[in-house]
Amino acid sequence: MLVIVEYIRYRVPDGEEFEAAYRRAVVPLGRAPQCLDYELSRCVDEPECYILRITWTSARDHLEGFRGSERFREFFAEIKPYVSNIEEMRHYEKVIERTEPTLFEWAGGAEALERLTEAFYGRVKEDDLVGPLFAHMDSRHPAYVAMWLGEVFGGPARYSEERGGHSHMVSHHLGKGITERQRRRWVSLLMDAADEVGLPADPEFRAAFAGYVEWGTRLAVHFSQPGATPPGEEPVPRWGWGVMPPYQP
Ligand code: HEM
Repeated sequence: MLVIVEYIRYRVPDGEEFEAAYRRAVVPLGRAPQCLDYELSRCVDEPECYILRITWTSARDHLEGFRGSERFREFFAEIKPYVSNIEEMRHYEKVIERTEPTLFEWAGGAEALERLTEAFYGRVKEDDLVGPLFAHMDSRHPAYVAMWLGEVFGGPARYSEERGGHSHMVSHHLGKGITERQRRRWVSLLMDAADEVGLPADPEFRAAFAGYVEWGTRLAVHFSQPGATPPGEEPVPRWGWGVMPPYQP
């Protein structure tokens, strides 16, 4: 998955109505899973000029996912009157940007995550509360979950490319009826395994890691309940450092 930035430049004499239309349009845009970020800026030197920047999970997700969705129809209904004011609308690839290591890199890459999931499922199998859920687990399961975590934490998109992506992952949890106690145990065993294999223990990394694990396990519980409706095809989520960037003296 290659994140892509779309720039749309407008020249609009009546900025007030245009901005009001965009305030409404960004509601469905912001809800679209393909849209990672957006920003509308007005030119200080030439106030008729605006630039809209949208970061998409990929050009394909934008053109095939978003454009075909109900969110796009809602978005477009608001901004349709301004289509003729567009001076440029193109996709750009980032060439240089301020970067920080991904959580994947900070964790130690694919190898570290594989060590983590091996140790983790070793503990899971022995556990009285969550063990039975994994009684028929494929022996490659730890490797698949490591692939998933790698992709979520900013590594290569291997789970999407080799394992069927988001919907495939969710499908494994459907109907499992995971309880809150089981979720808590799962989290606690994962944290124990993180210590066992020596994942970085700095507060910033562990806070980001725990943040994803809390979020992800709660979703797993949600989708495992009877009658839960699986989500449509969505990109694998990407998790970053959040509020606290890595501490680099
Ligand atoms: C952040 C949270 C979670 C992540 C990232 C995760 C990840 C995954 C992935 C990637 C798979 C599919 C593996 C494949 O491609 O074959 C899977 C399957 C599964 N997960 Fe999770 N999971 C999470 C939470 C949970 C929780 C809380 C439970 C239960 C306590 C759970 C129980 C299961 C079970 C039972 C399967 C199917 C195993 C089998 O093949 O029999 N998961 N999980």
